[in-house]
Amino acid sequence: MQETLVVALGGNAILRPGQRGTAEEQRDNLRQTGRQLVRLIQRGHRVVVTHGNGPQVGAILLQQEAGQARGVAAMPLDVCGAQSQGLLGYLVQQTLYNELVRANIEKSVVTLVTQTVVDPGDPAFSRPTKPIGPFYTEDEARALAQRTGHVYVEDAGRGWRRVVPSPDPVAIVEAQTIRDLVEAGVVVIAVGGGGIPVVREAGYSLTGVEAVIDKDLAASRLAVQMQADRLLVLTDVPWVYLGYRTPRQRPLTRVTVAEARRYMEAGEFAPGSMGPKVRACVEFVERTGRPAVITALERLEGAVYGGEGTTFVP
Ligand SMILES: Nc1ncnc2c1ncn2[C@@H]1O[C@H](COP(=O)(O)OP(=O)(O)O)[C@@H](O)[C@H]1O
Ligand SMILES: NC(=O)OP(=O)(O)O
Repeated sequence: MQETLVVALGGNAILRPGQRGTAEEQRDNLRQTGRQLVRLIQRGHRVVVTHGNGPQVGAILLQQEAGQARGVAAMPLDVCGAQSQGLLGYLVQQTLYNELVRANIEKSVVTLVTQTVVDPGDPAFSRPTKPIGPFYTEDEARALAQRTGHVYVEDAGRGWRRVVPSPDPVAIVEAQTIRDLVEAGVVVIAVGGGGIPVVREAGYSLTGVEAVIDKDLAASRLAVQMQADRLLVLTDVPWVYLGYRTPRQRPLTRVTVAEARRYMEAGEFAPGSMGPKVRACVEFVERTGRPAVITALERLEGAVYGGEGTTFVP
């Protein structure tokens, strides 16, 4: 069956641990996933690609600070988010374009600047949790926090990072346009970095707010609004595990949303990493009755055709 797939690319698809983040590194990393996506497109699937932006939007913010020293106006975080959509959208778009050409497939690929509505009353605005940008030592982070007033936290044993508010995505503004494009046969890259966070003002106009939305939760929102056939969340582990990194570790292959909710409540999935991915899948399945999968990047085709990864079912 030919399906409409929302594919959420995890950080490793774009940037690997220890890399500086040059354009070439990011292009090279994307190529592997690009080839798999093109094989799915070749078999008639309609594909929307979403992606994260944590490292990149943090880097763009740092570049603002460097410019300020020369009197260049610094852009706020929502505008930096838009810049990251352009930067990463361009790299994904060009990679897919080139892989489509190699495969002799004539198809348009577009990146859509996407806005995500959030609730201005979301408690996340007074409690920053989303790590962005590079890693620092504890001493560096403390000095930076004192100088800038920004908040830094220890990130999963990997070092210290700046954190910013991460409100829940309420609605993807351009969801219908994305759906129309996909139905017209266009490969769409959208909701990059979870979408640019915006609030609705009186009269329904939109205003950007300073935050970074979780990309997996936003991909799930989009998949619900588009009524996609499947949500595929790609990361660096082949399955979601119970008892992760303990002697009782075991992979979950197929899980109902009721079971997944029980495991979430029991704290099986770390809040800053696997937690939002599982929540994204559970919310998609509950709202659509369709399956969602979490697996490793290189298993994308296996997930679509061979039941690989952790599949969430009603
Ligand atoms: N229960 C779990 N099962 C599998 N992985 C887990 C679990 N809890 C935490 N993780 C971690 O979640 C990571 C994936 O999340 P994250 O690093 O945020 O991914 P990405 O950058 O691809 O979005 C895995 O590398 C793993 O270390
Ligand atoms: N916006 C977002 O969730 O980005 P990362 O996955 O790169 O942190």
